Amino acid sequence: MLPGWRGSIKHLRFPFASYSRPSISPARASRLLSSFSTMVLPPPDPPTLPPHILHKNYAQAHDSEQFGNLIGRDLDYFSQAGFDMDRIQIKRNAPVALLYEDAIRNEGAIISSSGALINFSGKKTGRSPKDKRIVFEDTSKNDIWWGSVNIKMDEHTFEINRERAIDYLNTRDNVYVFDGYAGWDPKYRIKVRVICARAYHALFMNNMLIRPTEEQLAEFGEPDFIIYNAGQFPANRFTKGMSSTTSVEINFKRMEMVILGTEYAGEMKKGVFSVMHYLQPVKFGQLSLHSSANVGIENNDVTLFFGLSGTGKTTLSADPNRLLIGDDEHVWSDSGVFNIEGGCYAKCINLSAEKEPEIYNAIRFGSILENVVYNPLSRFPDYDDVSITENTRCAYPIEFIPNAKIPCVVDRQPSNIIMLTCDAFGVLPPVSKLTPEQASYHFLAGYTSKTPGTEDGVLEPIPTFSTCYSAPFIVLHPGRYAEMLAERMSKHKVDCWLINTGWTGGKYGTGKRCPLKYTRAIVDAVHNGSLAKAEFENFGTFNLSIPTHVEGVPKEVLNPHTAWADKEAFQREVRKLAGMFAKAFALYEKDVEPKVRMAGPQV
Ligand SMILES: Nc1ncnc2c1ncn2[C@@H]1O[C@H](COP(=O)(O)OP(=O)(O)O)[C@@H](O)[C@H]1O
Ligand SMILES: C=C(OP(=O)(O)O)C(=O)O
Ligand SMILES: [Mn+2]
Repeated sequence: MLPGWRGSIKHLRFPFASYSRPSISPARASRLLSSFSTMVLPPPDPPTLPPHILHKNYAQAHDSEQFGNLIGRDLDYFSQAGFDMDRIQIKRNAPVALLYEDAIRNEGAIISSSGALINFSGKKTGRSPKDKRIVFEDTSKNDIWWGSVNIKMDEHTFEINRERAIDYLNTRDNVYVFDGYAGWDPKYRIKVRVICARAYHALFMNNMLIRPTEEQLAEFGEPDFIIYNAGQFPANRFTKGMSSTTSVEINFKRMEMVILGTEYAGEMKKGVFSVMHYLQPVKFGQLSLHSSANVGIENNDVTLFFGLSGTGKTTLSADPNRLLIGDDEHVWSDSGVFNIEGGCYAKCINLSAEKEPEIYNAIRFGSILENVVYNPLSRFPDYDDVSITENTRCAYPIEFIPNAKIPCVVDRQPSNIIMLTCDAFGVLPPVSKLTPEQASYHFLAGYTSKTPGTEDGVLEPIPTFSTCYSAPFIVLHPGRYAEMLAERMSKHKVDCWLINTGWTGGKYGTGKRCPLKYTRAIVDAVHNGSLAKAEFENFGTFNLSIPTHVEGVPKEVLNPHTAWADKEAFQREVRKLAGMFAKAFALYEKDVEPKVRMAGPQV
């Protein structure tokens, strides 16, 4: 017999005398007893126990049924959903500290010097767009744009994968549930439930969804959308319709998402975006956008920044002069703008306190650092080390940004739209003003570059036409989003700017990425109104209006024609890019008015 063990379970009850337990099954009782034994051994004398053991909530904290009041109807819900409630422990909306402990104990996570949790996502360190599918079913099939992006999956295959995910989750000792909201405007929000096997994933969604209050959690009820994340377990390649061991799929009839074979956490947040990209226009008549948003502290003017991954939505929307509404996913509604998410997901590559102080300082207790290399002695993250991936990330609750606008919703219509593009050719000017027709044209074309790392297999900037600046997440025909956008822009007289955060003055030769300080100066000029009043000159083939002067930006940078030393090479690149636009836009030509078609570059 072990020392201190007095052979009677009466002693086990001692520290929790004031806590009355609900009746439990024999299987659960024996599990509880075995976990308690580590706690009470050896308990020679109660007063010498560490204080937290004496705390009456200790028993509660170790009884997973108590997290977020997961009782009664919730237990039935999970049993009916196929979860083996006699075997697994469900930790619902567990405290951040507990998720840290579990991630450290079970997943090899560590705490960074500033208190963030450093986690690793395994083999996949970016999204897997080729393995993302949408279920072909009656309720949504006529709305979905079955273009090159949305791959069909049949309902039966979805069931097989869903069952596989639940079977896997049933083999885990801990299953984490996070219940939260997507959408800050109560009129248009949905309830999302994440069910996953890693504490890291639960903490990620704790940060990225809107965290419910205790009261909201108590009356949460049935979710509107569920994510089953069994990413540690592969899909079966021999299942019909499967092409690899990775599978990310959304079923709009069941309102469920299943993830197998990838532990990249970004799949979950972008899954929620895909759902909102469908629901908002189709069910609520509102416009969902892959954009960041902020609002002026003095003027209350709202700006939306559109852009594909890596173009600067997160970086540029964190601005000391403005309140941050959100960094990635928004809805432009009839009554204003609201963020879909409760947190931000910033890139950490080459992050510095000098260049991006708001983001740098948001990396602290509660934040998740993903795939970031750290110094084993000091636990300092090394943001310049890309040996795991270039797509190193940090996910933090939006309130970690000092200037966050909480709740993340404004009852004002936008004043400015900034379309961010990362031009790898160095042809597009750092800023130009778009006419309404050019805005529609560029929104549909969605020209930019894919930055390394965000998608599996992208190793250097690749020019791409990502329609609506959100091709990987698009659900409906692009024309539907574009039409709503044009309507809203004209109704509210919104100014539109095209900002190239990519290469200026040519990728080859003298060209380099537009320094962040210049882009910030341009954004400041949009916000202080000086850019709207500037003098403009015409930029040839693309027919864009370039300002001749922007405070804080060298004149020669503003016009690519001057920026390029080799004028012939410049003309060649201009023609090449214009040709690429024409080819890409052919897909939408028949859906737009001639004046929009004519608003593109003339080859
Ligand atoms: N001129 C620039 N404008 C914006 N970001 C820049 C610029 N130059 C370099 N960067 C870097 O590019 C990345 C932009 O990424 P991010 O803001 O996360 O994009 P998104 O949110 O659109 O995916 C950041 O790492 C930022 O430091
Ligand atoms: C998380 C992503 O978003 P972004 O890079 O736009 O921040 C992504 O595209 O995977
Ligand atoms: Mn971002």
